[in-house]
Amino acid sequence: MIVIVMGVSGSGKTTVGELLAERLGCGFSDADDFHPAANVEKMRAGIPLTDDDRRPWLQALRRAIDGWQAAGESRVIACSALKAAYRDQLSPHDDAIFVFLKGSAETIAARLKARKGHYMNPDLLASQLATLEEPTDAIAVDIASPPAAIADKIMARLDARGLHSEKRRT
Ligand SMILES: Nc1ncnc2c1ncn2[C@@H]1O[C@H](COP(=O)(O)OP(=O)(O)OP(=O)(O)O)[C@@H](O)[C@H]1O
Ligand SMILES: O=C(O)[C@H](O)[C@@H](O)[C@H](O)[C@H](O)CO
Repeated sequence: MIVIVMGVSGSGKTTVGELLAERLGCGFSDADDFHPAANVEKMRAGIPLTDDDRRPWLQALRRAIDGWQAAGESRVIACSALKAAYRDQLSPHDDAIFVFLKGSAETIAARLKARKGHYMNPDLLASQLATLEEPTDAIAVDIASPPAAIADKIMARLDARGLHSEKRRT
């Protein structure tokens, strides 16, 4: 099972994704680590990425997904996946489950402002929100609650879809 935790920068993808992977008993990967250096420098400088910037990044991620699937491994991935076309690139055969972390601009801006040691320039939030095309078929969860409560909610929604982890089955 491939689960992609998506949403704008600061919505909590890494925080919630790591907890979710723990609960599912599988590995976790952060799409942030797949960006070419030029993309990271752009974001650090507060310049929004373009479709062309994101293409090789999404391709690299998809290759990684192919690898996990070939190895029969489940994985939780944190990836903004802001546009429907990006989600199609990541999951061309609808073989990934998307979890959408949804919250107000105010909540996210405050969290980004408080976050330390990350390359992402908080000024990019407006462009992230403008680029976001909200998914209609994802597991959408509100980010107002603490991370553990959000992870619990996602687990319940996965269960409701009949998707149980190996860990919980044994
Ligand atoms: N549910 C939550 N409640 C309170 N704080 C949170 C919650 N989720 C995340 N945070 C905090 O908000 C900040 C942003 O979270 P995180 O880095 O996980 O977001 P992200 O979506 O992965 O961001 P990016 O896409 O920029 O990497 C972090 O400092 C994190 O500790
Ligand atoms: O599509 C994008 O604009 C990027 O992926 C960003 O969202 C960052 O990677 C990340 O969210 C910031 O750390």
